[in-house]
Amino acid sequence: MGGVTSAATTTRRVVTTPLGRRRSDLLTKLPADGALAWVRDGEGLVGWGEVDRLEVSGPGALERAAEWWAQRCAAADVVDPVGLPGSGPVLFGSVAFDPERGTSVFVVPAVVLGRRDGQTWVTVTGEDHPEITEEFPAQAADASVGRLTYADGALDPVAWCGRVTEAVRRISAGELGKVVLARDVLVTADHPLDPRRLLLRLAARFPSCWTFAVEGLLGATPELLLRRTGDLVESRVLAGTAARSSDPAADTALGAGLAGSAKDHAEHRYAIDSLAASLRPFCTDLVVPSRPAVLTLPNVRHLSTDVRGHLSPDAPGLLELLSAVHPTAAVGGTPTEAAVELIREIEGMDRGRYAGPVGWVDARGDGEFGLALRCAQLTGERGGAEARLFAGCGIVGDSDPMAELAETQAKLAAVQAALQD
Ligand SMILES: C=C(O[C@H]1C=CC=C(C(=O)O)[C@@H]1O)C(=O)O
Repeated sequence: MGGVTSAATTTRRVVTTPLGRRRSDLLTKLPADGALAWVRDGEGLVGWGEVDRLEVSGPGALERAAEWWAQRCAAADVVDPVGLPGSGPVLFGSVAFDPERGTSVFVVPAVVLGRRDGQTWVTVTGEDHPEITEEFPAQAADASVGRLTYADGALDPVAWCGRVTEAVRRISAGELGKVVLARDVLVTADHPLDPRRLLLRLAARFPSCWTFAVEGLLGATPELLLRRTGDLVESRVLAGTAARSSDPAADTALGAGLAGSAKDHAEHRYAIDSLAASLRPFCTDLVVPSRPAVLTLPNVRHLSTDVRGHLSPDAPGLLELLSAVHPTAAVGGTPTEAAVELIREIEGMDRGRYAGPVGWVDARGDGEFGLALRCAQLTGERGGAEARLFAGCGIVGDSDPMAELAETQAKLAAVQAALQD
């Protein structure tokens, strides 16, 4: 059994107040410390302050988190005239990729600012209610990080390519069909990295992605693992990637190449099949389009499939559903157990919460969790000036190590551009 750290359950007042149709940027309201965020195209949730925290690891981590959250919700004295997904009590979470190795973190913020369908609200938990009839002032984000210095993470690029070769060998030997291998790089800045600056830049450049922050893990992910709204469940599965080019003709050719690539479609199929197989038992219907679309982002394109279904009346809550579907073959591989074992054996690093579910759940059980991709983990080292960046790629039987390395570089570029002055 892994450790659980949390405060005792006490009855808390949770008051949501409508703020009308304000359009100011939610991310600008965050303080630098303890920033929590899940924002897409100007809507979503930001939170700060910490009323409760759960740290949990080992088998059954998400089930224990669900039980813990249910106890907190049952003990809450809630006033919520807004009644939308994300109003009332909210829990932010960032789940370890591998619960056998990592610790998942859940935080109940003291203040949550939310916006959905143009309506804005604030939810305050606890007794210290700030003046909530006023607009929250925008917080200043630090201007400059100065020079950035990059260093290899666990493996240098040559060693990482060697691991890809080893994975291809194992796949060719019939041990598994696909595995996702990731690498990390370390970045040190001259000045402390202000999370708000990174979040604002990511959100501006990637409006169609979900910009997230939980416990120093910050990013903009294009991949939605599960969204639950009542009995509706949705997922955006991504796998299969091509770089972009600044030359329009070359860029169009790269996009067409992805759409026609048998290797990328095979990678994508594994991811779709794993999500559908693990989600279907909980659904009365699940619609999986037969062909992926191409999702175009500023730095890469992906094969992308939007899956949609309805949950059975006896389906478990969102956190338990996450436990059932994670890791899909977008971040693990196929078969799941063999892939996770191979990742433990050859990847050479601890993923921490990279590639794990990240997002929020409310007291009704509605919520959204993406996969923590295209992200930086602020390490707290060197006075807050250091971070670890991550990127991974699906490896199949005909993967080329150098092409996979280039793919990690294209993915890393998202956060690297946002870090730069
Ligand atoms: C594992 C990552 O991406 C996943 C999501 C989209 C495309 C992927 C791919 O083409 O390999 C990966 O499965 C990452 O960005 O670190």
